[in-house]
Amino acid sequence: MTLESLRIQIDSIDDQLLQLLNQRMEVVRQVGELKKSTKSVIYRPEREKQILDRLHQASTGLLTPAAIDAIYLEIFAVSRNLEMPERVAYLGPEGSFTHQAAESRFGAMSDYIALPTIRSVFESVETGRCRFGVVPIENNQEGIVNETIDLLLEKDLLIAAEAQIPVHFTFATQTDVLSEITHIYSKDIAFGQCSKFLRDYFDGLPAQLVPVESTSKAAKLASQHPKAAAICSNIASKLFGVPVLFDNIEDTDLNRTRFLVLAKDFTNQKSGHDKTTIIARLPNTNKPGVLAQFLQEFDARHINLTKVESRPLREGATFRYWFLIEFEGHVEDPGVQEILKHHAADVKWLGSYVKSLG
Ligand SMILES: C=C(O[C@@H]1C=C(C(=O)O)C=C[C@H]1O)C(=O)O
Repeated sequence: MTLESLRIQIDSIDDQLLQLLNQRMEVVRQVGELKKSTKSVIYRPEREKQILDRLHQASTGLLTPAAIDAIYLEIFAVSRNLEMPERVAYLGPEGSFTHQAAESRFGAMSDYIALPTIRSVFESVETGRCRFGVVPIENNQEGIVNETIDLLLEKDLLIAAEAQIPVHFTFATQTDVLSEITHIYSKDIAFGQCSKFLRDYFDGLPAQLVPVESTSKAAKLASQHPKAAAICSNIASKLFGVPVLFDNIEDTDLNRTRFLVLAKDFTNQKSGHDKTTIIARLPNTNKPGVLAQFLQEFDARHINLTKVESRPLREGATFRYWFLIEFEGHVEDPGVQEILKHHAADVKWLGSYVKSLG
């Protein structure tokens, strides 16, 4: 076999793939028309999950499930844009971890806009300027993002999907002589999350740690100063063209951040691997046992709670709370229906969506 003859085979397979992809797009276009006539939603994460699961099972060749996901994510993104372009807002700047999370859901081909604050992402979806908004909700080392939780109570948005991504930091710089580096830029919490690396490589060296608003800003600064470095995401170092000297410099490789995809009106059909988020403003939470009794209702129906987060109600000079509660299951499950009916006045459903496995 010569290289040339192998490449002839590849070209012929690509022709077939292209033809099949165009055929797929023709069917997708028809789905789009059907959805328009019935005013149904374009993005159906539970259907995409079903397709991926089926393909993982069906695949007998060299492609791993992760490779299948990566390829199909872009096919889905192109398909959805063909049905109807839907703009996705995310907490910027470009190159942020939220950008990375948004791409992990919507692919590289979607129509994105980076917004400066979590509130502005909520508002862009609320006003209809964007169809979806991606914001961080929690990091497994740093805890919850209070601003996101509070806006879930304040605004009338729903959760369409979640994404979990591992947080890897890279050390990007134009020089490869560590003792020449004068400044290391990053976000303050990133310094904390890479403390072991900084100790091992920079103890006794002159580099100063300079906190800036975002890891993307850090990458930009490192691109402008030959003796500066940035601790940033991989996507940011690529975006600003700063060479990566070390990858995965975080203290723990278990560092993960969870993000929510917000939408104004959205319902997912049941996938069998769902999670539901609700807000509970229970009356008399200062009376003993009110929260415990409420949570007991989930236990009694064998519903597995995955999160109970309390936030101050900020009503006068009292210590009263509301709760963000997450559990396994879908809003259509009979047990969930019972609880929601029973507490119709105190509970707001925020969404049932496919559970992210990370
Ligand atoms: C084509 C559809 O719309 C979107 C695109 C999909 C696809 O490319 O297969 C799957 C689900 C939706 O997000 C559909 O709902 O079937």
